[in-house]
Amino acid sequence: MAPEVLMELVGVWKTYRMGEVEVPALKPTDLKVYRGEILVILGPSGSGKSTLLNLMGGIDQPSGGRLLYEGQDLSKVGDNRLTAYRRHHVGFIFQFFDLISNLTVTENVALGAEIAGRRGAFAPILENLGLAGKEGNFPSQLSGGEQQRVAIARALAKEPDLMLCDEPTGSLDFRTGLLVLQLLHRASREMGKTVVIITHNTPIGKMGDRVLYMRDGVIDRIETNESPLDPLLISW
Ligand SMILES: Nc1ncnc2c1ncn2[C@@H]1O[C@H](COP(=O)(O)OP(=O)(O)OP(=O)(O)O)[C@@H](O)[C@H]1O
Repeated sequence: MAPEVLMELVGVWKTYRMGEVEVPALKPTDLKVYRGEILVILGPSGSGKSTLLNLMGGIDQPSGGRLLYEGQDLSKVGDNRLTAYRRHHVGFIFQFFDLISNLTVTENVALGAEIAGRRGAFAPILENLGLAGKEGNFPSQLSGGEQQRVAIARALAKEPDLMLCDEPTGSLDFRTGLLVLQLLHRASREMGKTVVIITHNTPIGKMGDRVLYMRDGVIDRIETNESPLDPLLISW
């Protein structure tokens, strides 16, 4: 069966203006992202990885080109529709997380789910992330790694179709990073979620169905993994 296209970029480009200077962060780019796949994005610092991810997530608007999500052109919709897209379809996992300081762990995660209109139980998610027993803590009563895991739980509790992860293991120790990758792996394999991961850790590419290499604002190449690995079999 042919893979289903979830998102398609057609000639999408992004230039940032810094005073007089224009920075071509992403040159015209074509890309198809398939439903349920794990797509790992690698490339040197400044090559346009985050720009690409932010455009996919509707955090930023392209300077030109068409960005189709389930066939709908996001580059043409207004702010309200873009906010609705982010709210209902996208889960973001960033290295820097913004938990709400006067809400507990459970409340922060519940907020993520409620905003997206989800009512699923998230106790298993917290347990999976090693946060059982911390449900009533406020962010200031957690370590950095624990706060990162709460942010991940919040993204997972939304049950988004598309999970966009920028250095999801960046600030975590190896064991916790592995837990996160296992959850993302399961989200793809068991729940059919589409997972896009930016990383500087090349070995993480082995868990991807495809690995996309960025260079100077262009996609240098895309490699398909015939046998993507379970994160348990990867070390970095
Ligand atoms: N908001 C912005 N304003 C101006 N320039 C920007 C902005 N965001 C990114 N850039 C520039 O666009 C280029 C691509 O940046 P981007 O963050 O996409 O790279 P990256 O591959 O994700 O890098 P890193 O691995 O360091 O996170 C860089 O030259 C960067 O300086």
